[in-house]
Amino acid sequence: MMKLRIAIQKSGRLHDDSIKLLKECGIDINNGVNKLKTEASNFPLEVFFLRDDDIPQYVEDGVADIGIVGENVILEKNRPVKVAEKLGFGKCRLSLAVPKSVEYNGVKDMDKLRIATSYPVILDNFLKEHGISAEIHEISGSVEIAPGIGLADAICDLVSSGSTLFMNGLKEVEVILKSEAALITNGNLTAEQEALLKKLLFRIQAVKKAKNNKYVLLNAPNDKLQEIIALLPGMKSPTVLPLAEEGWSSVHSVLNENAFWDIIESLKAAGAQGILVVPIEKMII
Ligand SMILES: Nc1ncnc2c1ncn2[C@@H]1O[C@H](COP(=O)(O)OP(=O)(O)OP(=O)(O)O)[C@@H](O)[C@H]1O
Ligand SMILES: O=P(O)(O)OC[C@H]1O[C@H](OP(=O)(O)OP(=O)(O)O)[C@H](O)[C@@H]1O
Ligand SMILES: [Mg+2]
Repeated sequence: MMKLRIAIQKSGRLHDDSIKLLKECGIDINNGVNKLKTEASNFPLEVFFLRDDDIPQYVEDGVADIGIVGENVILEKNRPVKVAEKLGFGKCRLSLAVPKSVEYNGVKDMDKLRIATSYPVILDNFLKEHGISAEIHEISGSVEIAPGIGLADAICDLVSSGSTLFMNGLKEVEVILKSEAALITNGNLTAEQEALLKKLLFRIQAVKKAKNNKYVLLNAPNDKLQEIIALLPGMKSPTVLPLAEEGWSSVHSVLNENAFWDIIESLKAAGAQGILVVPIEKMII
Protein backbone atom coordinates (compact mmCIF):
# COMPACT_ATOMS: atom_id res chain seq x y z
CA MET A 1 0.00 0.00 0.00
CA MET A 2 1.21 3.50 -0.90
CA LYS A 3 2.46 5.55 2.08
CA LEU A 4 3.06 9.21 2.68
CA ARG A 5 6.55 9.95 4.01
CA ILE A 6 6.83 12.90 6.40
CA ALA A 7 10.08 14.51 7.61
CA ILE A 8 10.00 16.11 11.04
CA GLN A 9 12.71 17.56 13.28
CA LYS A 10 14.66 14.90 15.15
CA SER A 11 15.11 17.03 18.26
CA GLY A 12 14.79 20.71 18.99
CA ARG A 13 12.11 23.35 19.11
CA LEU A 14 9.69 21.77 16.60
CA HIS A 15 10.04 18.09 17.55
CA ASP A 16 7.51 17.80 20.38
CA ASP A 17 4.84 19.98 18.73
CA SER A 18 5.16 18.06 15.44
CA ILE A 19 4.61 14.72 17.22
CA LYS A 20 1.78 16.25 19.26
CA LEU A 21 0.05 17.49 16.12
CA LEU A 22 0.18 14.03 14.52
CA LYS A 23 -1.19 12.51 17.74
CA GLU A 24 -4.00 15.09 17.85
CA CYS A 25 -4.80 14.07 14.27
CA GLY A 26 -5.37 10.56 15.62
CA ILE A 27 -2.12 9.22 14.15
CA ASP A 28 -0.23 6.88 16.47
CA ILE A 29 3.51 6.82 15.96
CA ASN A 30 6.06 5.00 17.99
CA ASN A 31 8.91 7.49 18.42
CA GLY A 32 11.37 5.51 20.51
CA VAL A 33 14.58 7.27 21.57
CA ASN A 34 17.29 7.44 18.86
CA LYS A 35 15.00 6.06 16.18
CA LEU A 36 15.47 7.92 12.89
CA LYS A 37 12.54 6.34 11.10
CA THR A 38 9.22 4.95 12.20
CA GLU A 39 5.73 4.16 10.94
CA ALA A 40 2.26 5.10 12.07
CA SER A 41 0.21 2.12 13.22
CA ASN A 42 -3.16 3.47 12.05
CA PHE A 43 -2.41 5.75 9.05
CA PRO A 44 -0.27 5.05 5.96
CA LEU A 45 2.46 7.40 7.16
CA GLU A 46 6.20 6.85 7.47
CA VAL A 47 8.04 9.34 9.69
CA PHE A 48 11.70 10.40 9.21
CA PHE A 49 13.47 12.30 12.01
CA LEU A 50 15.95 14.80 10.53
CA ARG A 51 17.86 18.02 11.19
CA ASP A 52 15.44 20.83 10.34
CA ASP A 53 17.91 22.45 7.89
CA ASP A 54 17.81 19.33 5.69
CA ILE A 55 14.02 19.01 5.49
CA PRO A 56 13.34 21.40 2.53
CA GLN A 57 15.99 19.63 0.42
CA TYR A 58 14.70 16.14 1.27
CA VAL A 59 11.17 17.20 0.38
CA GLU A 60 12.34 18.80 -2.87
CA ASP A 61 14.29 15.65 -3.79
CA GLY A 62 11.31 13.42 -3.01
CA VAL A 63 13.16 11.51 -0.27
CA ALA A 64 10.22 12.65 1.86
CA ASP A 65 6.85 13.68 0.40
CA ILE A 66 5.98 16.23 3.04
CA GLY A 67 7.73 17.86 6.00
CA ILE A 68 7.27 20.11 9.00
CA VAL A 69 9.74 22.99 9.22
CA GLY A 70 9.89 26.68 10.19
CA GLU A 71 9.08 29.28 7.52
CA ASN A 72 12.47 30.83 8.36
CA VAL A 73 14.20 27.64 7.17
CA ILE A 74 11.98 27.39 4.07
CA LEU A 75 12.98 30.91 3.01
CA GLU A 76 16.64 30.49 3.89
CA LYS A 77 17.00 27.23 1.98
CA ASN A 78 15.02 28.67 -0.93
CA ARG A 79 13.97 25.28 -2.33
CA PRO A 80 10.97 24.87 -4.65
CA VAL A 81 8.61 23.40 -2.05
CA LYS A 82 4.99 24.41 -1.44
CA VAL A 83 3.54 25.45 1.91
CA ALA A 84 0.37 23.37 2.31
CA GLU A 85 -0.61 24.66 5.75
CA LYS A 86 0.77 26.93 8.46
CA LEU A 87 0.68 25.05 11.75
CA GLY A 88 0.46 27.70 14.47
CA PHE A 89 3.45 26.56 16.57
CA GLY A 90 7.18 27.39 16.52
CA LYS A 91 6.24 31.06 16.36
CA CYS A 92 9.25 33.34 16.37
CA ARG A 93 10.75 36.25 14.44
CA LEU A 94 14.05 36.77 12.69
CA SER A 95 15.41 40.08 13.92
CA LEU A 96 18.40 42.35 13.86
CA ALA A 97 19.87 43.16 17.27
CA VAL A 98 22.69 45.38 18.49
CA PRO A 99 24.40 45.87 21.88
CA LYS A 100 22.11 47.68 24.33
CA SER A 101 24.43 50.69 24.58
CA VAL A 102 24.44 51.35 20.81
CA GLU A 103 22.19 54.17 19.59
CA TYR A 104 19.97 52.96 16.74
CA ASN A 105 18.11 55.25 14.34
CA GLY A 106 17.11 52.94 11.50
CA VAL A 107 18.30 50.26 9.08
CA LYS A 108 20.82 52.62 7.51
CA ASP A 109 22.82 52.34 10.76
CA MET A 110 23.68 48.77 9.66
CA ASP A 111 25.75 50.12 6.76
CA LYS A 112 29.36 48.86 6.86
CA LEU A 113 28.74 46.82 10.03
CA ARG A 114 29.71 43.17 10.55
CA ILE A 115 26.52 41.16 11.16
CA ALA A 116 26.67 37.60 12.50
CA THR A 117 23.86 35.24 11.49
CA SER A 118 22.82 31.69 10.61
CA TYR A 119 20.47 33.19 7.99
CA PRO A 120 22.80 34.72 5.35
CA VAL A 121 20.33 34.38 2.46
CA ILE A 122 17.39 36.10 4.17
CA LEU A 123 19.70 38.75 5.65
CA ASP A 124 21.39 39.43 2.31
CA ASN A 125 17.97 39.90 0.62
CA PHE A 126 16.87 42.24 3.38
CA LEU A 127 20.03 44.35 3.20
CA LYS A 128 19.83 44.56 -0.60
CA GLU A 129 16.18 45.66 -0.42
CA HIS A 130 17.25 48.50 1.86
CA GLY A 131 20.37 49.39 -0.13
CA ILE A 132 22.69 48.58 2.76
CA SER A 133 26.13 47.06 2.35
CA ALA A 134 27.23 45.14 5.41
CA GLU A 135 29.61 42.26 6.01
CA ILE A 136 27.62 39.09 6.69
CA HIS A 137 29.46 36.74 9.02
CA GLU A 138 27.85 33.30 8.85
CA ILE A 139 27.93 31.18 12.00
CA SER A 140 25.86 28.10 12.72
CA GLY A 141 24.78 28.76 16.32
CA SER A 142 25.25 30.76 19.54
CA VAL A 143 24.87 33.85 17.38
CA GLU A 144 23.99 36.10 20.32
CA ILE A 145 27.48 35.75 21.72
CA ALA A 146 29.14 37.27 18.61
CA PRO A 147 29.11 41.00 19.58
CA GLY A 148 30.35 40.18 23.10
CA ILE A 149 33.45 38.39 21.80
CA GLY A 150 34.28 40.96 19.12
CA LEU A 151 33.17 38.81 16.19
CA ALA A 152 30.47 41.20 14.95
CA ASP A 153 28.81 44.58 15.58
CA ALA A 154 25.25 43.28 15.23
CA ILE A 155 23.40 39.99 14.86
CA CYS A 156 20.47 38.63 12.90
CA ASP A 157 18.85 35.70 14.73
CA LEU A 158 15.59 34.15 15.90
CA VAL A 159 13.80 35.79 18.80
CA SER A 160 10.80 34.61 20.73
CA SER A 161 10.64 35.79 24.36
CA GLY A 162 13.72 38.01 23.89
CA SER A 163 15.42 36.52 26.95
CA THR A 164 18.49 35.24 25.02
CA LEU A 165 19.05 38.75 23.63
CA PHE A 166 18.57 40.27 27.08
CA MET A 167 21.00 37.86 28.73
CA ASN A 168 23.63 38.75 26.13
CA GLY A 169 23.23 42.52 26.54
CA LEU A 170 21.55 42.98 23.14
CA LYS A 171 18.40 44.81 21.99
CA GLU A 172 16.10 43.91 19.08
CA VAL A 173 16.01 46.79 16.57
CA GLU A 174 14.42 45.42 13.40
CA VAL A 175 12.06 42.50 12.64
CA ILE A 176 12.98 40.99 9.26
CA LEU A 177 10.56 38.08 9.23
CA LYS A 178 7.75 36.53 11.28
CA SER A 179 7.78 32.76 11.22
CA GLU A 180 5.86 29.69 12.34
CA ALA A 181 6.08 25.98 11.57
CA ALA A 182 4.53 24.93 8.26
CA LEU A 183 3.69 21.72 6.44
CA ILE A 184 5.56 21.64 3.14
CA THR A 185 5.13 19.33 0.16
CA ASN A 186 6.78 18.79 -3.21
CA GLY A 187 4.83 18.96 -6.45
CA ASN A 188 5.38 15.31 -7.36
CA LEU A 189 2.89 13.40 -5.24
CA THR A 190 1.00 10.54 -6.86
CA ALA A 191 -2.79 10.79 -6.94
CA GLU A 192 -2.92 8.28 -4.09
CA GLN A 193 -0.46 10.33 -2.01
CA GLU A 194 -2.39 13.53 -2.80
CA ALA A 195 -5.50 11.84 -1.41
CA LEU A 196 -3.59 10.90 1.77
CA LEU A 197 -2.28 14.47 2.09
CA LYS A 198 -5.82 15.80 1.72
CA LYS A 199 -6.96 13.47 4.49
CA LEU A 200 -4.11 14.62 6.74
CA LEU A 201 -4.79 18.31 5.99
CA PHE A 202 -8.48 17.84 6.79
CA ARG A 203 -7.49 16.50 10.23
CA ILE A 204 -4.88 19.24 10.82
CA GLN A 205 -7.42 21.94 9.96
CA ALA A 206 -9.96 20.42 12.36
CA VAL A 207 -7.36 20.41 15.15
CA LYS A 208 -6.27 23.99 14.38
CA LYS A 209 -9.85 25.30 14.32
CA ALA A 210 -10.61 23.59 17.62
CA LYS A 211 -7.59 25.28 19.24
CA ASN A 212 -8.81 28.70 18.11
CA ASN A 213 -12.28 28.20 19.55
CA LYS A 214 -13.91 27.46 22.90
CA TYR A 215 -17.24 25.85 23.77
CA VAL A 216 -19.23 28.15 26.04
CA LEU A 217 -22.20 27.18 28.24
CA LEU A 218 -24.15 29.73 30.26
CA ASN A 219 -27.40 30.32 32.07
CA ALA A 220 -29.62 33.16 30.85
CA PRO A 221 -32.84 34.65 32.23
CA ASN A 222 -35.47 34.18 29.53
CA ASP A 223 -36.25 37.91 29.34
CA LYS A 224 -32.58 38.55 28.38
CA LEU A 225 -32.32 35.60 25.99
CA GLN A 226 -32.55 37.54 22.70
CA GLU A 227 -29.93 40.06 23.83
CA ILE A 228 -27.56 37.24 24.90
CA ILE A 229 -28.11 35.18 21.73
CA ALA A 230 -27.29 38.24 19.62
CA LEU A 231 -23.84 38.32 21.24
CA LEU A 232 -23.10 34.68 20.37
CA PRO A 233 -22.17 33.62 16.85
CA GLY A 234 -22.11 29.80 17.33
CA MET A 235 -21.31 27.42 14.46
CA LYS A 236 -24.80 27.86 12.99
CA SER A 237 -26.65 29.47 15.87
CA PRO A 238 -26.48 28.91 19.64
CA THR A 239 -28.30 25.96 21.23
CA VAL A 240 -30.97 27.02 23.77
CA LEU A 241 -32.38 24.52 26.28
CA PRO A 242 -34.82 25.20 29.14
CA LEU A 243 -33.40 24.92 32.68
CA ALA A 244 -35.30 23.02 35.42
CA GLU A 245 -35.80 26.40 37.11
CA GLU A 246 -38.70 28.30 35.53
CA GLY A 247 -37.76 31.44 33.57
CA TRP A 248 -34.16 30.38 32.80
CA SER A 249 -32.41 28.77 29.81
CA SER A 250 -29.07 27.15 29.18
CA VAL A 251 -27.29 28.57 26.13
CA HIS A 252 -24.43 26.70 24.36
CA SER A 253 -22.19 28.19 21.70
CA VAL A 254 -18.71 28.29 20.15
CA LEU A 255 -16.55 31.39 20.55
CA ASN A 256 -13.38 32.36 18.74
CA GLU A 257 -10.36 32.84 21.02
CA ASN A 258 -9.68 36.35 19.65
CA ALA A 259 -13.14 37.73 20.41
CA PHE A 260 -13.48 35.67 23.56
CA TRP A 261 -12.84 38.07 26.48
CA ASP A 262 -14.79 40.96 24.97
CA ILE A 263 -17.83 38.76 24.36
CA ILE A 264 -17.68 37.20 27.83
CA GLU A 265 -17.74 40.70 29.38
CA SER A 266 -20.75 41.67 27.26
CA LEU A 267 -22.51 38.40 28.17
CA LYS A 268 -22.07 39.10 31.88
CA ALA A 269 -23.28 42.65 31.45
CA ALA A 270 -26.36 41.33 29.63
CA GLY A 271 -27.27 39.08 32.60
CA ALA A 272 -25.61 35.74 31.78
CA GLN A 273 -24.64 33.63 34.80
CA GLY A 274 -22.68 30.44 35.49
CA ILE A 275 -20.54 30.79 32.36
CA LEU A 276 -18.48 27.66 31.63
CA VAL A 277 -15.72 27.64 29.02
CA VAL A 278 -14.59 24.25 27.70
CA PRO A 279 -11.77 23.39 25.28
CA ILE A 280 -12.75 21.77 21.97
CA GLU A 281 -10.76 18.78 20.73
CA LYS A 282 -11.73 18.74 17.03
CA MET A 283 -13.89 21.12 15.03
CA ILE A 284 -15.35 20.23 11.65
CA ILE A 285 -17.46 22.83 9.88
N1 LIG B 1 12.84 30.66 20.54
C1 LIG B 1 12.02 30.10 19.68
N2 LIG B 1 10.70 30.09 19.89
C2 LIG B 1 9.88 29.51 19.00
N3 LIG B 1 10.27 28.91 17.88
C3 LIG B 1 11.57 28.88 17.63
C4 LIG B 1 12.51 29.47 18.51
N4 LIG B 1 13.73 29.28 18.04
C5 LIG B 1 13.55 28.60 16.90
N5 LIG B 1 12.26 28.37 16.63
C6 LIG B 1 11.69 27.64 15.47
O1 LIG B 1 12.05 26.27 15.62
C7 LIG B 1 12.91 25.85 14.55
C8 LIG B 1 13.91 24.87 15.09
O2 LIG B 1 14.69 25.52 16.07
P1 LIG B 1 15.93 24.78 16.74
O3 LIG B 1 16.58 25.78 17.63
O4 LIG B 1 15.48 23.51 17.34
O5 LIG B 1 16.79 24.53 15.44
P2 LIG B 1 18.20 23.85 15.22
O6 LIG B 1 19.05 24.07 16.43
O7 LIG B 1 18.66 24.35 13.91
O8 LIG B 1 17.82 22.30 15.14
P3 LIG B 1 18.44 21.08 14.26
O9 LIG B 1 19.27 20.32 15.21
O10 LIG B 1 17.23 20.30 13.79
O11 LIG B 1 19.20 21.68 13.12
C9 LIG B 1 13.50 27.16 14.01
O12 LIG B 1 13.92 27.04 12.67
C10 LIG B 1 12.33 28.10 14.15
O13 LIG B 1 11.40 27.93 13.10
O1 LIG C 1 13.96 34.92 22.44
P1 LIG C 1 14.18 33.59 23.12
O2 LIG C 1 12.91 33.05 23.71
O3 LIG C 1 15.29 33.64 24.11
O4 LIG C 1 14.57 32.53 21.98
C1 LIG C 1 15.59 32.78 21.07
C2 LIG C 1 16.59 31.68 21.01
O5 LIG C 1 15.94 30.46 20.67
C3 LIG C 1 16.65 29.83 19.59
O6 LIG C 1 17.68 29.03 20.03
P2 LIG C 1 17.42 27.65 20.83
O7 LIG C 1 17.10 27.94 22.26
O8 LIG C 1 16.40 26.85 20.09
O9 LIG C 1 18.83 26.96 20.80
P3 LIG C 1 19.83 26.63 19.60
O10 LIG C 1 20.75 27.82 19.57
O11 LIG C 1 20.50 25.39 20.05
O12 LIG C 1 19.06 26.45 18.32
C4 LIG C 1 17.24 31.02 18.83
O13 LIG C 1 18.34 30.64 18.02
C5 LIG C 1 17.59 31.99 19.91
O14 LIG C 1 18.90 31.80 20.39
MG1 LIG D 1 19.00 23.41 12.30
